[in-house]
Amino acid sequence: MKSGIDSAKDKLRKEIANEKRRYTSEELLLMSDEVFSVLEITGTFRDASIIFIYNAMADEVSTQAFIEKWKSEKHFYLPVVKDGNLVFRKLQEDTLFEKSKIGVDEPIGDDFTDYSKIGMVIVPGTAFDRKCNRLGRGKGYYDRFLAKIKVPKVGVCFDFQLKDQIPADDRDIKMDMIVGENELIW
Ligand SMILES: Nc1nc2c(c(=O)[nH]1)N(C=O)[C@@H](CNc1ccc(C(=O)N[C@@H](CCC(=O)O)C(=O)O)cc1)CN2
Ligand SMILES: Nc1ncnc2c1ncn2[C@@H]1O[C@H](COP(=O)(O)OP(=O)(O)OP(=O)(O)O)[C@@H](O)[C@H]1O
Repeated sequence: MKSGIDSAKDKLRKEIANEKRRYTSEELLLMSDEVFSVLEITGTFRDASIIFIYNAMADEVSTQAFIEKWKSEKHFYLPVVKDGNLVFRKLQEDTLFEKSKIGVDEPIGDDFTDYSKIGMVIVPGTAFDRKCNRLGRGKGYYDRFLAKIKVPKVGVCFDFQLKDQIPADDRDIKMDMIVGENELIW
C-alpha cells in the first residue's frame, strides 16, 4: 500500500504536469536558457571541471544549449540506468547513444566511478522546495545515487516547479543549491 507521503508526492507530480501544459516547448526552451544563465554565474559552476548533467526530456529544463556552449571547457557526464541504478558516462564528440525506456539518449561506454573528482551534479526534478527538498520521477534513482557522493548537488527547475514546501521523507536527498529562471536558493 502507498503511504500518505507517497500519495502526496503522486498528487504533486500530477499538479506539476498540469502546470507544464501552460507553456509551449519554445517557451520552455527560452526559460531553460534563463535557468542556465543563472547557474553559470555561480562559483560552484565556475570551479567545476567534471560536471554530471542529463539529457533532457521535452518537459524538463533543457540542457542542450548549455552543454554545447561549455563542452570544450568542461567534462560532461550523462546518466544511464544500469541494473536498477544510475551510472554516469562521459560525453565526447564520438559518443554513441542508446535510447532509454523513457526515451532519453544514454551514452555507451565506460562507467565513471571516480566520484571524488566530480565538481557538481546538475539534477533534474519534478518539484523542489525552499528547504532544498527534491521530488523526482518516483523511481528513487537519483536519491540512491546522490546518497553515495559528497559533491555539490544543484537542482535545476522552472520557477513554477519551486514550491514553499513539498512532501519529503528521510530517503530524499536534499540539494545544496536550486536554480530557476529568477531563483537561486542555497
Ligand atoms: N532527462 C532525464 N534523464 C534521466 C532521469 C530524469 O529524470 N531525466 N532520471 C531520473 O531518475 C533517470 C531515469 N529515470 C527513469 C525514471 C522513470 C522510469 C520509468 O518510469 N520507467 C517505466 C517505464 C516508463 C515508460 O515506458 O515511459 C518503467 O520502468 O516501468 C525510467 C527511468 C536517468 N536519466
Ligand atoms: N536510498 C534509498 N534506498 C533504497 N530505496 C530508496 C532510496 N531512496 C528512495 N528509495 C525508494 O525509491 C522509491 C521512489 O522514491 P521517491 O518517490 O522519493 O523517488 P523520487 O525522488 O521521486 O525519484 P528519483 O530520485 O528517481 O528522481 C521509493 O519506494 C523509495 O522508498
